[in-house]
Amino acid sequence: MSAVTPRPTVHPEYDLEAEHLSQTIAAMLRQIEFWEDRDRNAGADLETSVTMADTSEEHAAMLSVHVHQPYFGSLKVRVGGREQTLYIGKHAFLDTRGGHGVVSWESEVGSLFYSDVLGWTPRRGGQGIIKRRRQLDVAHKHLLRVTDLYDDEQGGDTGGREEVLLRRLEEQSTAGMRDVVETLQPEQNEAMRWPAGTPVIIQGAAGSGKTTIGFHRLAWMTNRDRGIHMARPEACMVLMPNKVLAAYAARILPELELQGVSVTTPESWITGLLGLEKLEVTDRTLTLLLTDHDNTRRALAWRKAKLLGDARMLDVVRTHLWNKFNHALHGQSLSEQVEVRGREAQTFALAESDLATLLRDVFAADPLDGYRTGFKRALEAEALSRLNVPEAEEASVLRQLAAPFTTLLGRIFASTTPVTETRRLLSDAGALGASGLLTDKEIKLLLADPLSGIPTPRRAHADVTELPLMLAVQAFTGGIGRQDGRTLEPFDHVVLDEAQDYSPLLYALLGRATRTGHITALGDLNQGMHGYKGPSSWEAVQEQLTGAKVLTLSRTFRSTRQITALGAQIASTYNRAADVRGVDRDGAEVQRYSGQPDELPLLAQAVKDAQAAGHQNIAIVTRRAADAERLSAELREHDTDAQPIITQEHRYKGGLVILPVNLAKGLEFSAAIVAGCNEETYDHSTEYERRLLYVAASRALHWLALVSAGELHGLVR
Ligand SMILES: Nc1ncnc2c1ncn2[C@@H]1O[C@H](COP(=O)(O)OP(=O)(O)OP(=O)(O)O)[C@@H](O)[C@H]1O
Repeated sequence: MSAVTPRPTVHPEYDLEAEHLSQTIAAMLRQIEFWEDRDRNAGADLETSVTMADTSEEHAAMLSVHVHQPYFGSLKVRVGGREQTLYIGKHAFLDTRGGHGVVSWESEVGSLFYSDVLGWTPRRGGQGIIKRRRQLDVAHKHLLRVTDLYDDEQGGDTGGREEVLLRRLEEQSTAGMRDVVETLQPEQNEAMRWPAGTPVIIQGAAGSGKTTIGFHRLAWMTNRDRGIHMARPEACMVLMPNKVLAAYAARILPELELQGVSVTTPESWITGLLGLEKLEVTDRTLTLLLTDHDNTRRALAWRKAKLLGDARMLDVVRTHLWNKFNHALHGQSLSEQVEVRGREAQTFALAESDLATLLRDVFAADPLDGYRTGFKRALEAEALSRLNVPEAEEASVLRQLAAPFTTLLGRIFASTTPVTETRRLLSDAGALGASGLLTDKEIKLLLADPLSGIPTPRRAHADVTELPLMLAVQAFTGGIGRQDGRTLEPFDHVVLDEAQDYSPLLYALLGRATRTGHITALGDLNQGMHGYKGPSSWEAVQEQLTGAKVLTLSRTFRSTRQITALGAQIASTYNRAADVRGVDRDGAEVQRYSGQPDELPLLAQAVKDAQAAGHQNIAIVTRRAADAERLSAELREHDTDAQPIITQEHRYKGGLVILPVNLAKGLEFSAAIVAGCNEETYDHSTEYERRLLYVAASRALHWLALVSAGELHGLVR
């Protein structure tokens, strides 16, 4: 464990601050009592009283969570010659009776606590000057410590920000992602508050806080101060690479008051929209890249996967559907008798040419809820207008036309399901060429099948490289967005984690599913494991998200100096930008266990040593799920009970676990043990394998062990 921190000297203003804290707590409790007092919430009538009481109770419940820690910092400012101290907390509190209010961290003034600026222009005008920034560690209603971060009377920067950060980073890991509201760093603060309505791509090395900052940006977006850009939590979505990580990350939501956000994976979201939750999603390109030694075939598979995710495919799909629906219109017409009260029976008739015009208009309008619904709306509007139906009769007329309209819609749209239509398109040279967007060479590439040697599952399945195309068909025909009852709405805001693994086509579709400017993408092009699925550069993403800004987080926070250095050693073999700036935090040396015939006693010993060093959340990371399953059983013989996490349905609940590296990505533990840390397990000559070794070796906050029965991997020996 890290060196013992020296006992802090008591700050000269500790007593003053302790007094302020107890008065703030008293003021909050008074307010809560006031809200909870039903007699005071009596309105003019019963209904008003009930509404008032409900709202008050809600306020009381929201505030009571924060009484044990009303704030974590303060700002002394001078505005127009007047000095004032503002206390910054996770929840705003307006003290109507005294000077014990709290400003929310999400507010504009709250931002000044995190940044390095020394002056600002308050909304009311004039000039504001920052005199002091002060961290106040409070827990269980008790003031633990006062640390000045900046104080113009002490000559400016005190180095306190780094001190507070280091203390926080030395804490043990937990079973979920944590908020960093108290120690947001200036660069992170800026990324988090990049103007609402602008899409951002946050690029940062492993452990730079991308995922954490993405959630904080979402919380900031849901604050009322965002005005027209405010997002409702229940109308937001976060996409994470796997379900284990999604559940781990979702634990941050209550702390950030983000109840109702949907945190899922792209595959679950897409198959859910297609109504095919049971569809098995394969990644056969990856299997081929890892198992096939034929370089020509590998290159072909890579190029084909890239092309399937090319943004031009959106218009290839659109043109294909346009031709298909127009073809289906041939010979179709409509002629129906309609009764309108008080009139003679009328005929509503549409010739094939009328239908074609309507279809053209629908394609031009490109409705969010899809062409089928759009065409139905167009038919209904045409009927009401041609028959000149009075408003009171509209419902009756539409009821009479419902059945013939459904039949007609069926004839035009019914045979188009996303899965079959995508496969039909991908096997038809003519259809692929119809848009004129693809070259002959590209069409040939799409028709080739480099994956034919890779087995497919028996169950209904789709490959991850086909999914965006299927989603495109769905978007055009059935619509795309957030299901709200029976209607589709755009998401208020969407956050994407591991954004380097999303194809440009998927970006184009997500852009369609979300309010303009409301995508936050978090990623690291250097950590890409699946280049064949992702964009070649952030520019390719910017082309899909108009006005998107790329922001870079340059500092990493997760691990000790020793662990960060080991990771950099592995990453330097494939990544020219491996030279990242870490927080210089000292910790234990990396432990190495090797040179015995059997790995099991070595693993058991490593677990014991990690526990003896004071760690509880410990992970043994294996290369494959099958290794984790086997070792978990065998380790019991060695008195070591490691909970296996081997499928996406398992959840990480803390303690000692054993899991494969693909499910460990994004998770972090106080201590990590890399099992099978040798070249038979992680092939030295394969870049993908070295990247996996990096992921495994970068999961620990404080303590890392490398274990191999034989010799350790050359990169870490
Ligand atoms: N400002 C901060 N104060 C304290 N801890 C921080 C801060 N920023 C990041 N961290 C911590 O650093 C660790 C890494 O954060 P996070 O997982 O969000 O990084 P990431 O960039 O998404 O990493 P990866 O690319 O590996 O998924 C977490 O433990 C997080 O709490």
